[in-house]
Amino acid sequence: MRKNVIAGNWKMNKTLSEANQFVEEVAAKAPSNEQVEVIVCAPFPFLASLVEKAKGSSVKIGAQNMHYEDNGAFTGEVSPVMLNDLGVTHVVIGHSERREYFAETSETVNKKTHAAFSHDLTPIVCVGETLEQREANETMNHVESQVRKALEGLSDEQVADTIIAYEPIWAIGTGKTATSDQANEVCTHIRNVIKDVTSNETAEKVIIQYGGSVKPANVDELLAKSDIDGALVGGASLETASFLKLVEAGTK
Ligand SMILES: O=C[C@H](O)COP(=O)(O)O
Repeated sequence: MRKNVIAGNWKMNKTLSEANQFVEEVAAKAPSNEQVEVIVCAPFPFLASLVEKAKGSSVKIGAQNMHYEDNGAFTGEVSPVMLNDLGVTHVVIGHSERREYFAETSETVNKKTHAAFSHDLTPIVCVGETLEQREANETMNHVESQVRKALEGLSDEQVADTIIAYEPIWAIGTGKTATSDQANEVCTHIRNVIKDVTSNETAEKVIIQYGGSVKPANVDELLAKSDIDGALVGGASLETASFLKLVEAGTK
């Protein structure tokens, strides 16, 4: 049975002291349960401090983006070497906000996914369709092409260790959640694509999260679905109370 991975993505929110307080509390209260993995993806300036705060607990710290080069003249960027050196374990790659506002493409997502594995970071690769694409019945083709490109050139072992987050763009921060059936339908398609790229055995190991207005009120229904193995959470990850409820749901 696959575990549930509950990852908070704070986006551009919180101050350092708020961030520290949050992780201290979650580290103290999050259950040490093999069925759930807890990750907090925080802004770059907080990462070093949060890794310290999370030490000795089951909470892992992730970044929200990175460059694919190890170092060089890329003003303002952060490299996988730097993240790994800090003790960061996960990195969100290709979030729709990065694709929309910061020119992230499927090519750079693929380069970053390779770079993550080169530096012992687990990539959380985000895919998902716009409302226009859903209404034009293009969801499956669009998501399939994003998944295929993201995984290009990875070994089967690396694919098995990749986390995919299916996030329909129309459900992000809008309060509109995909129904659990809609979400699972796409997650099942993603797993079938991975089967085609690798093997049944590998695809069965891949964690596929759903993201988009996940909250305590809808998380149980989503996690109960056959191909949904956790959640990538924005808004509801900003308060410890709601985040801990999501984590608790992941233990079942
Ligand atoms: O990365 C998280 C997603 O963008 C979902 O955000 P949300 O839970 O605020 O809808």
